[in-house]
Order: sequence, then C-alpha cells, then structure tokens
Amino acid sequence: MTILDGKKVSNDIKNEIKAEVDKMKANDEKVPHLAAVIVGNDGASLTYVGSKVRACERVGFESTMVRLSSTTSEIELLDKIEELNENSDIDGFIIQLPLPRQINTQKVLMAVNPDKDVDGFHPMNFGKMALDMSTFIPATPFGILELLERYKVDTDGKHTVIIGRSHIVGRPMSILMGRKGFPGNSTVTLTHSHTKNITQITSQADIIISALGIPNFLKAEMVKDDAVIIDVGITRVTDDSDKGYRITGDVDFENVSKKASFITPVPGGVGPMTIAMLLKNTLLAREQHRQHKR
Ligand SMILES: Nc1nc(=O)c2c([nH]1)NC[C@@H]1CN(c3ccc(C(=O)N[C@@H](CCC(=O)O)C(=O)O)cc3)C=[N+]21
Repeated sequence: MTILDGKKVSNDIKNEIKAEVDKMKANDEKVPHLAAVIVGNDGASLTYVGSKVRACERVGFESTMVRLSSTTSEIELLDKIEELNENSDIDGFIIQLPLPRQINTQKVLMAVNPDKDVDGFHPMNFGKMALDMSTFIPATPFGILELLERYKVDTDGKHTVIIGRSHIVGRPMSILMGRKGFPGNSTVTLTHSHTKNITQITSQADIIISALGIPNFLKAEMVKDDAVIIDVGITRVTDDSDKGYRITGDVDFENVSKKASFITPVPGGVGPMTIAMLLKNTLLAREQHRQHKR
C-alpha cells in the first residue's frame, strides 16, 4: 500500500512555483497576484482562505483578501467582482464558496472574467474542460490528477467510481477521468444520493473518488483488493484538542487502507493539493496575461 502524500507533493509543487517566481523577480517582471473574496464569517471558509493567502506568501505571489460582511447583497458582490475584473494588477481571483443565501452563486460565478477564473468555475471554462480545450481546471480535481500523475497510478481502461456529483469535485472529476490521455482513459461511473446499491458499484471499482462529506462512509466491505482510494471528504468533528476539532474524510482509513494499493490520507491528501493547484492556475493566469500584454 502506498500513501498518496498530498502534503509532500504539494510542497514539491510550491517549490517549483517559487522557482518560477524567483526567475520573474530576477527579470524585474511582475509576480502573480491572486485575490480571494470571502463573504461572511464561516470558520472553515476563513481557514481555507487564510491557507491560500499563506501559500501565496510562501511562493512569492502577491495576494489580496477581500472580506465582505455576511449581509452583503448580490449587487454589492457583483460590483466587487467587476472591480477585480478591471484591476489589471490582479491576475486571478476566487470567490470562496459557499455564499450566503441572499446571493445567487451561479450569477456570481458567471460574472467572473473567464481569463481570471483560476477556480475554473465559469461555465466557459467548465465547457472548455469538457471539450479538452486548454483552460483552468478546478483546483481539487486538478490536484487529484496531479497526484495520480506523480505517483504514476495506472488509470487506463480502469473503472473509476466517483461518489458525489458536486459542481466543484464530482462532476468535473467524472469528465476528467474519462478524457483521452493520462491520467484519464478511465471508464467512469458517477454515483450520487439517488444511486441504488452503491456497494455493488464501489466493489467493482479499480479507482474510487469519494467527495461526499460523510465521515466513515466508505468501508472495507465496499472496496475490492488493490483498489485506488481518493478521499476528498473534509468534515470537521469536534474533539478536545487545542483547535476544538479535527478533520476527517469519507473513508474508514484504518480498514480500507489494508485493502488499497494507493490511498490518500485526510488530512494531508487532497486538501493541500487543492491549494497548490490554485497557485499553479494563478501562475498560468499571469503567464497568459503577460502574453496578451495586459
Ligand atoms: N471558490 C472556492 N474554491 C475552492 O477551492 C474551495 C471553496 N471555494 N470552498 C471550499 C472548498 C474546500 N477547499 C479546501 C482547500 C484546502 C483544504 C486543506 O488544506 N485541507 C487540509 C487541512 C485543513 C484543516 O485543518 O482544516 C488537509 O486536508 O490536510 C481543504 C479544503 C477549497 N474549496
């Protein structure tokens, strides 16, 4: 059994990005600038955005955190997005999800300039991804592909079963694993809350990608020997540690890891990769802006 060490790989990627930024600095070029908009005071969201800002500092990017109150109206957020679209110093930005109820998420994501959409959530970029055109791939799916690639996990002709059809993970992952090339060429099954007899399906999977958010959902009985297990779940459970919580994935790691050929831990698996790939998309955005002389 091999642990897919997202913590280590994400550090490698950050070092590679930092080397690129150092070259830019040596040439007196502008360094990439990422902005993150966060609406409201959700604890988990603030933690993630904080990690993104710290990761920017670590690789030498400029970063801007835009904090808006939980009562922000849709119009106010759209105005802020317009401002970021027009600010030529900003290469890419993200709107941290979820958004408060009064705001229509789809409308907001459509307002982001696709050239600055480093989350890859704009329908234009999602469509390009589905059509194998070069674009920003959403950071979590991109991170999973990168892990599979760096550990040379064979995906060709394999049966990949995805649990969860979210717009951020399950849906894009189902498209990416079925694309031509590596990692890809999988036969994909996308399962969700209306799926019947899920154990029968997961038991046949060569690769399982679980993005559900239910701790200990995936048990050893649901997995065949030598399966590849990617755990995208991140659920906070309260405990008596200093933080007051620990995070746990969808997978019963202790038992499933005994059967798996490769498995991602939580924490230290897909989560850190998400942040590294957001940086990678921002570097890509900077390079494209430079070529278009913006
Ligand atoms: N516009 C937008 N883009 C996102 O990419 C986005 C989002 N909204 N909303 C929420 C999800 C979730 N997400 C994570 C990022 C890093 C970790 C991460 O670093 N996790 C660490 C542990 C972090 C902890 O201790 O809480 C780990 O798994 O080792 C987790 C989850 C990005 N998301």
